[in-house]
Amino acid sequence: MRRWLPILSLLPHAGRATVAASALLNVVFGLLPIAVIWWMSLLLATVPHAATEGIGIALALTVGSLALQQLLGPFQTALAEVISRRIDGHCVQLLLATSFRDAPIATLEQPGVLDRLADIRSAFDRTTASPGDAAAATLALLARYVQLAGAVLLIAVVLDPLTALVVGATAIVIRFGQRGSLGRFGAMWDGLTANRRRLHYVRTLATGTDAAKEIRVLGLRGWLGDRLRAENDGYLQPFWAGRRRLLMWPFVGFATVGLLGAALALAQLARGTAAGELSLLQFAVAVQAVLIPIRFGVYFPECDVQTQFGTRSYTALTDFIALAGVPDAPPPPPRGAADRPVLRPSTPRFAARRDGGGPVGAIRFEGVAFGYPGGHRVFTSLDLELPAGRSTAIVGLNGAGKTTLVKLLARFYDPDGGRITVGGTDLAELDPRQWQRRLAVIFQDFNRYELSAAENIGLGDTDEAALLRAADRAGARDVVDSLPGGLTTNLFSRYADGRDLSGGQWQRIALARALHAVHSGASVLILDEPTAQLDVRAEVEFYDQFLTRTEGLTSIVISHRFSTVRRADHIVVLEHGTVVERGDHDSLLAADGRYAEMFHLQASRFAAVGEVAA
Ligand SMILES: Nc1ncnc2c1ncn2[C@@H]1O[C@H](COP(=O)(O)OP(=O)(O)OP(=O)(O)O)[C@@H](O)[C@H]1O
Repeated sequence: MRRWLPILSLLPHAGRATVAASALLNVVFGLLPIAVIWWMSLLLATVPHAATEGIGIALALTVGSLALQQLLGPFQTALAEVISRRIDGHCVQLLLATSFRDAPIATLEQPGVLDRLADIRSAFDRTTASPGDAAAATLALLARYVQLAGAVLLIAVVLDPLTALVVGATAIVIRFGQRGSLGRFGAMWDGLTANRRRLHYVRTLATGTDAAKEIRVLGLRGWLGDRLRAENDGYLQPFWAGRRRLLMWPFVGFATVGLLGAALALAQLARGTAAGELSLLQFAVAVQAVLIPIRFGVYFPECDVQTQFGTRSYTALTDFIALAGVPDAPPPPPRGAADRPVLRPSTPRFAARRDGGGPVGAIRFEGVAFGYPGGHRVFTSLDLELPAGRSTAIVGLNGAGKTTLVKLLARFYDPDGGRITVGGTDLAELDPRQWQRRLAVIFQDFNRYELSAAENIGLGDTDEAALLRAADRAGARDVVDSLPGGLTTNLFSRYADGRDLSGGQWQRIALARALHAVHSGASVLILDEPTAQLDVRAEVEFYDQFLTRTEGLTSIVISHRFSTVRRADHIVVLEHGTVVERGDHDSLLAADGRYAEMFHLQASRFAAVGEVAA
């Protein structure tokens, strides 16, 4: 019941008239088999008396009831589909509302939350039952219960009330017993979510295109095949064992109870017939009616899986909403999926910045402490100043905490201790969304949207001149110009007329996105490894222009390339979460510390390569 009530509360989202029509149809569907039993029995009862007139009517009503059943079947299915689709649409909106309300990144990284999310996604991908399926199937259950009530009533009328009671009670006991088994099976299935998620991942790896190149070149087929078998066994063996334990043996037990109930009713029927207490009509009705409650204990293909797993999908959704810390708010209005021209006049992602921009003051990390949930401490007491209107480069070995620093600055996470201030204001006091709108960030693992070049740069902004200007500044203009449809070209060749870009070309597009954000009003530009995939000439060109074009802007560049770093106004060396050196390139070289050591190491490698080439 704990799972059913929320599902029932979803029904109004399918439209009251539709739900009422479906409920009515299901009641009719429950009554029709009872009518067939009655007319069919009447038909049989009239045969010995050769009452032709009676036969005609009974025959017509039997055939009519059967025909009505056939006729209404598609309507019942269609209404169930409409209900399911509407309710799922509502649930998708709830999911989107949760995601769009900025569930904390730390929450979205928790395995439990990811498991719940995987379950909801598989419901919406139709690999398991969805909340909408559960709601529609609940209405379909009406037909079954109406049919049971009708059959019990018939038995009570033609046989005797006690037998009807026994048969009805047997049916309910079996039914609830079976549902209980199915519930325990569902709980076991829930417990296998993590196994399922891993299996799904390995299966996608083996059959998808993302890892196809590495699998071929590195000869990973054998390893991947073994891994897939292991994951399959890890999921399917407990699944099958659970199914046998929770479904098969209880079914045998309940079937025995059902047979006993049926045997009792049939014995009563035989006794009544032998004693001459029953007419042919009564006999025919009773024989058929007894079968309905007996069959009631059996699995219902149109309801059981749908209700069992659909209710669980909805619980996964509500759990996700609760875990993501977002209230169950009214969803945003649905939007048509069809209206997606390549340069659509939608809300530009950066539009709000045009008014809301302006410089920010110096950014200060004051005794900042931070560790990822379940991980080690990245910062214990970080003190750092990023001067306003200047460029700061951050260097350090892998894992020093450079990206984490940016994540804290972008308020994806909050520090466990200390504070970050912007122009003297504690970042914690600012609305994260408002603050994030002041930032233009390109992460190391920036997104490659399977969309047009324009959308990859402007994310909804259709101002073509501004997009081309951003492409120009990022050195991406030649990339855009080489595309067959210019800005409107889809940047994935897996779409018709799409084109694939090289890693460096993608990086330039991502840079154009950041510079477009700056043009649209962002005040802090953060580039995490912005030139890692650029060739040497593109890197030189980018930096030649970068400093003049971002003059007066607070910019932060994280890079392992010293050719990139050396041009910054201010360089910070981070080691094990602390600033070990700071200054400009020349002063840091003169200090002959960590920076100088790393710089010379890289320079000597280039020199060595140069000697080899020479
Ligand atoms: N989401 C996360 N959950 C747990 N630990 C993390 C997470 N992201 C990073 N870490 C850990 O935090 C530490 C700092 O990582 P960070 O990505 O900030 O380093 P970095 O200096 O940017 O390294 P790189 O130069 O390799 O990009 C590392 O030890 C890393 O393993």
